[in-house]
Amino acid sequence: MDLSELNSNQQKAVTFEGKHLLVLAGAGTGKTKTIISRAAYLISQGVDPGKIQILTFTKRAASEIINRVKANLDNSQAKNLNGSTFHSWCNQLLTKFPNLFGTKSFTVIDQDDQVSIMKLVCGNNYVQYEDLRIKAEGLIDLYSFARNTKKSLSDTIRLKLFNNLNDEDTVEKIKLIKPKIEVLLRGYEQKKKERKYLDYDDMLLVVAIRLNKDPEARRVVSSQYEHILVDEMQDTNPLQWDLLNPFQKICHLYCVGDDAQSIYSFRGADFKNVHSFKERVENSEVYKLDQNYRSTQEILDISNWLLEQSPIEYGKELISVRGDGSVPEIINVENEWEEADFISETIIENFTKNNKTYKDHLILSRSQYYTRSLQATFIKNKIPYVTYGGRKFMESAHIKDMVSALRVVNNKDDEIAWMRYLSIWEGIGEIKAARYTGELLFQKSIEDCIDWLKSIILENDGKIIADVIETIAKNRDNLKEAVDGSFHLMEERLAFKYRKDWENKRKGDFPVLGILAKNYSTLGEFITECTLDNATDINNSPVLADSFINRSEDKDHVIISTIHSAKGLESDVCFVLNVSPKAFPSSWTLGNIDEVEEERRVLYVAMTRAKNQLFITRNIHSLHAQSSSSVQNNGEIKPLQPETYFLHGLPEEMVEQSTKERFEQAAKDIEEPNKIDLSSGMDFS
Ligand SMILES: Nc1ncnc2c1ncn2[C@@H]1O[C@H](COP(=O)(O)OP(=O)(O)OP(=O)(O)O)[C@@H](O)[C@H]1O
Repeated sequence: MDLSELNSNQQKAVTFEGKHLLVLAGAGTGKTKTIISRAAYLISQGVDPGKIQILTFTKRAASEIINRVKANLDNSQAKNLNGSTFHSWCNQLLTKFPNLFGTKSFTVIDQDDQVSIMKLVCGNNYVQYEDLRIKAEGLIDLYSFARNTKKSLSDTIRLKLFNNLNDEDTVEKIKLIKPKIEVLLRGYEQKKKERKYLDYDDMLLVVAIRLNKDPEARRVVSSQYEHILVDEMQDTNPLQWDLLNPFQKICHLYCVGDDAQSIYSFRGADFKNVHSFKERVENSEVYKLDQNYRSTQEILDISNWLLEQSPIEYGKELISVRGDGSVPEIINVENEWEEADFISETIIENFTKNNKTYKDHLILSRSQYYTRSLQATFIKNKIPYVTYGGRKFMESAHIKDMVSALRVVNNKDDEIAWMRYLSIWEGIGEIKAARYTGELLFQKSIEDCIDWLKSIILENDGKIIADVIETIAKNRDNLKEAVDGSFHLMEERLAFKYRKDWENKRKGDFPVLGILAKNYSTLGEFITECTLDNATDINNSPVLADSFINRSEDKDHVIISTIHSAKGLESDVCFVLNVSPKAFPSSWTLGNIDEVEEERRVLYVAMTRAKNQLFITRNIHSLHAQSSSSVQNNGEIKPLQPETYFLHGLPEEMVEQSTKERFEQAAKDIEEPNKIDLSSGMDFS
């Protein structure tokens, strides 16, 4: 394998001979390149690719790394290389060793399902205390946060609901509220047990607990892996650490990360974890990389400046290997439409006159919701685009309807899937669905369920309801047929249910589901994999329900991404949207230093995606409103200080500023109406 295109520090990291390594380095310094080269290097040294496991935070990142390793090697040398998310990896282990982990015939459920179960437990109740109201979503959130961070319920409540206050009054309140929450969380656990559900966190916990406590389990699994390569190590939370921990005894851990890019603390990640790598992992070393290959120096200057303003010492100063380029631009706009016009015009100009492709443009926003005017403007201007980070294909309602039918065949005790499936049909409301579900749960097998459905639901769609389930049950070994066949039966009903956007949007998703299904041999595997992460289809292009060109043949498209989904991406031209006071950092985070600093890292991730041109847009009105007040996390109202805005104090020479005036202002009418003469213009002679 050719190592000549790596610099000497990268080479040292790639050819590392010791036991465990953490590569801790800044943005664009080649961490991804290093992990790719490491995998290729190990294979070229004779390591079986099947014994290398790469772990990433998204499926997209995993498949990109795998493809790039393959491109580094000859022929099919890297054929069996594994790359997956933590959840998908645990799922593979659970599927491969169902007895070892005790998870035979369990069904994996997603966040929506978790909330549905919690709703079943709560009934119409929610936890209320003074003006605090916690509904099913909030309860699941607390439950998951506590498990991911390994914090006690009291500490979780304090952190999530009381801004981490520890005064007497708060302690009293927590004492009162905790038992109410505990009862419901225990009810949720009981339901999971009865119905054989595994939520996302269970998958990790089951594997982590077994491997940590059981040497026999470690022995069984150790035959599977020699090297575990972890990307974005700074985003691992205590639960993921627990999962990785037993592997230091079994194989080599090789991790890459950047503490300044840690943006997942809301999921329990703690960037300081990477600092304790050496203490936690015996026989480990930490290497650094310091040269940035992605961006020109001007882009790094503003990114470095942003980090320097932080009270946290990152000790990072990115230096560009590529040298100087153009200065980043701040574009002051009146509103989102003006912002969208500016971006569209710039892209069209680059595409038509400057020899750039659409792919050379990356648009980064805090939320996908904020980009709606932009998306509308792109559609109007026929600019092809895809979105990363919105609602995913498998999370859309019509797909979940069909998957509910697949789920009941996979696990006939799947209560929420029965509820969803039955409610699709005419004449079956929530109450009837609950009654039927109760009966179905008593049946011994799915065949008994089918017979029961045929005998009981005679009215309306009765026969079809059973036929769909029967079709799937008969085609357990041919999943494409199961999907296509059941779609054929359900189409009329679904077309009616989703009549508003059936033809132009939803209908076309079902053939895609069929093609996806073809890749799996068992129903359980298919359902779980799709439930876990489904941002890409088989061609690795995004299949997002809200992307207007999601099945476009044209692969040259602009990417509109949330910043959280933009990890690892890079682009010639980057637009970072709405870096305005109150938006960056969001006024909700003010007063909480940890949250403000996480927001700073989010902006840092966004800025460091740009290779040659960085545009930062901001709203003029919010600049003028700088002195207005803001409502904080704890409900307090405080005047907004200019220095709470991340770009406050930015040295003038670091950016070029322009206020867009080239956009036509909407013509304004005069105040007093004129009189008109309707008898003019006609000559009656
Ligand atoms: N030695 C090198 N020579 C030339 N280009 C390099 C080298 N190392 C990295 N690069 C290029 O620099 C860019 C950034 O590399 P990479 O994505 O691996 O960095 P990273 O540290 O993972 O970045 P981030 O954490 O910001 O996502 C890529 O385009 C990569 O191809």
